[in-house]
Amino acid sequence: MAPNITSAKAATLTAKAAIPPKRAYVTFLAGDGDYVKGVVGLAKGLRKVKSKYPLVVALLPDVPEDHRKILVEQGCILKEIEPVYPPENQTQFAMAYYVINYSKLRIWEFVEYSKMIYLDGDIQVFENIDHLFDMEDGYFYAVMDCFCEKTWSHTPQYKIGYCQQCPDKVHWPSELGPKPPLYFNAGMFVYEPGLSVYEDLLTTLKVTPPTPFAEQDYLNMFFRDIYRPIPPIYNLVMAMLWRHPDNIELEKAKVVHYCAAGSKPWRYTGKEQNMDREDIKMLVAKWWDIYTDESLDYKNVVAIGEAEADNEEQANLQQLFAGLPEADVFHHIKAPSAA
Ligand SMILES: O=c1ccn([C@@H]2O[C@H](COP(=O)(O)OP(=O)(O)O)[C@@H](O)[C@H]2O)c(=O)[nH]1
Ligand SMILES: OC[C@H]1O[C@H](O[C@@H]2[C@@H](O)[C@H](O)[C@@H](O)[C@H](O)[C@@H]2O)[C@H](O)[C@@H](O)[C@H]1O
Ligand SMILES: [Mn+2]
Repeated sequence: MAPNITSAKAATLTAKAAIPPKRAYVTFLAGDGDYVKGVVGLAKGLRKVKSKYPLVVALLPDVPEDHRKILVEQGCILKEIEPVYPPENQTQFAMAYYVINYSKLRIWEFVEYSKMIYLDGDIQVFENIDHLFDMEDGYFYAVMDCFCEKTWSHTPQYKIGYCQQCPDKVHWPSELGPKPPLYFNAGMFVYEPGLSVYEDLLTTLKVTPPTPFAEQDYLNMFFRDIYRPIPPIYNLVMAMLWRHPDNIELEKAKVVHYCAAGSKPWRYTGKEQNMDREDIKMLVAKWWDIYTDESLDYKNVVAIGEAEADNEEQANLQQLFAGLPEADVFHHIKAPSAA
């Protein structure tokens, strides 16, 4: 016996079925500093790899009007968010500014999207990764981080030289308790927005003491049971180049994360440790190639798209009329006979 679905509900179900689930990339921008250059570079990089999905920018109120205008002109979808602060605590964050990164948690409220890929503003996408949206729902996908940089010197794993990237090099001593669970870098992840998980994130944060890697630590704790590692080609954490070169193939990296100290391309000097490496210079130059490529500006891509559409329409019209008799074709079209 078919269920007794009212016509209104049937219409709704049909309507819902007809609307494909919305997907988008999302990044986070705070302050009036130079990270806006990172976001512009990201928007242009996604255009260069012909991603099918838009870039949403979650903005804190302190992002100035002129930066917002630049982002709109680059085709970004701006979404205002309010800051999220962790509970008061004496913790020392690995970087003092990490405290603002808890505001990233607001992106779980973007429920007009069924699935999103979060990318830090200091990330560039050099090859299309749209296929990641098709991974199985219900999991949190991200690339495993590395514990070998000095920024990790506060942790037991750093102190004993243990890193999940090479777990057999230094074994985790049983006297330190269970081995730490796999830990991801929160500069790139695939997730599904949802109001219940969003409320849970904010509620749980209120009773979770902050730790040095701020929201990255928190997200690792919160999503521990559904975290699925994806290959480092989807988020090349820069330190991997000198810490675990055997674990990566630079030429295959689709996404590069300029997170090592001194590697932000828009303020690169080459003076910090490791920043004089040839591979770093190449990656920074690749970022600038995109950032300075005016053909990737939204206004130019739209203009080219419109011109191509006009050309196509002209070609179609010419093809349509090509089959008709020569000259004055408009005056000799015979009206259909009455018979
Ligand atoms: O002043 C800032 C600092 C950070 N961010 C955003 O927060 C992200 C995380 O910070 P960052 O990438 O510097 O952390 P890292 O990956 O280097 O540890 C950045 O990529 C930006 O998207 C920002 O918009 N303004
Ligand atoms: O707020 C904490 C941040 O923690 C992470 O950055 C770290 C991490 O990658 C370490 O492994 C590196 O050693 C370090 O340089 C780098 O800053 C995320 O990239 C960033 O988005 C954000 O979550
Ligand atoms: Mn980053």
